Amino acid sequence: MRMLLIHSDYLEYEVKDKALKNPEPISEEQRKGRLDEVLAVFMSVEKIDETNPDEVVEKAVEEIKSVAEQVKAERIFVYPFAHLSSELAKPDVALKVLQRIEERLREEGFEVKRAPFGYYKAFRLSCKGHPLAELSRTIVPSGEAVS
Ligand SMILES: Nc1ncnc2c1ncn2[C@@H]1O[C@H](CO)[C@@H](NC(=O)[C@@H](N)CO)[C@H]1O
Repeated sequence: MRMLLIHSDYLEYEVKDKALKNPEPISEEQRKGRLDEVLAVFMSVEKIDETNPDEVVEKAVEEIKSVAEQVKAERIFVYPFAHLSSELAKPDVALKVLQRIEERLREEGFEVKRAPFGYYKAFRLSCKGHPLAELSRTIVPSGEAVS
């Protein structure tokens, strides 16, 4: 899994078109979303993650939690983003991993939103620009080499 973490004044998105034949079903309310004072986490779930999705979920939650604590962010935006890797996991696996990460972060006490999966989306982001505001992380299941 590849993550790009941006500590932001806000992140807002608007769903445009379908990017998959069968995108995640969403309500009218989910077509737009915004969080202020947020750690935005753009995530590409990778093929290698399919060998142990549960472990990748836990490692991702730990990494996100660690960064959120360092930048003192209480809100997290989980943003499916298929552009951080050329070795993407299948959509059904990727969606389950991202849904589980969202659930686990809520269990950890964060306010969490997740952008809809399988769509083209317009988005606006205001990066805070401090030294820890732009970070990337690569997570792989144990025993796998990072490519
Ligand atoms: N392995 C994967 N990891 C993360 N997201 C993934 C994925 N496979 C599919 N998606 C989702 O489907 C849209 C089309 O690839 C993706 N859409 C996007 O990435 C938007 N930024 C528009 O390009 C995403 O919602």
